[in-house]
Amino acid sequence: MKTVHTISEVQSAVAALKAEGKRVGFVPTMGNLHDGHLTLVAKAKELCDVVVVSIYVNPLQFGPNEDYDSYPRTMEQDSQLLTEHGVDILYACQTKEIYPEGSENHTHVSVDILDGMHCGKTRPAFFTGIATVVTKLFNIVRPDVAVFGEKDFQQLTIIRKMVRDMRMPVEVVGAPIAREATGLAMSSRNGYLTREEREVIAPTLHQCLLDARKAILAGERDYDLLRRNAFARLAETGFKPDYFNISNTRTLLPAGAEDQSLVILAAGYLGKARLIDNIAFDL
Ligand SMILES: Nc1ncnc2c1ncn2[C@@H]1O[C@H](COP(=O)(O)OP(=O)(O)OP(=O)(O)O)[C@@H](O)[C@H]1O
Ligand SMILES: CC(C)(CO)[C@@H](O)C(=O)[O-]
Ligand code: BAL
Repeated sequence: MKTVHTISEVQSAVAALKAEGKRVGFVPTMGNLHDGHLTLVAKAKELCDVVVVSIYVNPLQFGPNEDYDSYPRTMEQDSQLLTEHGVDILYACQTKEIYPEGSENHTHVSVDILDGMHCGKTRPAFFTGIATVVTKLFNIVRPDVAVFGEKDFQQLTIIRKMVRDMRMPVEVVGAPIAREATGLAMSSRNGYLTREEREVIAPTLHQCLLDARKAILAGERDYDLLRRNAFARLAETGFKPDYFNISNTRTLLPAGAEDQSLVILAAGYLGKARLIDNIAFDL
């Protein structure tokens, strides 16, 4: 695996591969890699000839009281994992090149219509930070295909719309959520949890999604009742619930009885972590 740190290095490495007729897959990450990330790498390898992974803890998507400083940075371990999994290029981005005049002075990209709900309500600058850095990474790497996880369902929906609206020349592919044996969605932030939080309490988030889906498939249409029940159960288990929303899969707006394609999106605080999860299904 070739590791590069600068825009010009990654651009010339990708250009050389494209000149050989290779189809380039791209997996943007914030590092501290786990099996969830590796399923995205496997998907990119399946669809493309070569795979580029970026690692960058993007300051623009963190709020002032969030975990930007403490976010786990494990470059050496990540680099070894990516080598073992057959990645061709690791692009370790540098803030001085991504935001040369400071992140606040950079042009911002936002997908307003999908932004002010779910995670965007609690983290107001979050999706603008993501859309901005993903646009920039696409322009730098110029992949044929980019793979994102369905765990960040709202992020994936926003990126798909941005690419469609702006006619960005990249195919966006989603990869299913990788879970621990308990059902907990894998996440770098699971590392903030104590053993008891991780093994006993955290899986309740996924359990609440499964139970709400079961009730809906059995005919329940009082979505507000399901939301209140999940909030109560999460709070009782030790979470501070953030949201539990039953939405239309495409618009992410609250689902009505007529909606056939649903996604239940949930987030909650547990100990030092904020965890998210979702489940999408058709009626
Ligand atoms: N469990 C998972 N299953 C599938 N994809 C995942 C999973 N976890 C993360 N991803 C995807 O990996 C990509 C990079 O995500 P990121 O580096 O932020 O990891 P993360 O574990 O989600 O971190 P965090 O805990 O900060 O949310 C994103 O497209 C994200 O959706
Ligand atoms: C897409 C992304 C790499 C942009 O910083 C990040 O939001 C993530 O890791 O999901
Ligand atoms: N996986 C989404 C990135 C974040 O929470 O900042």
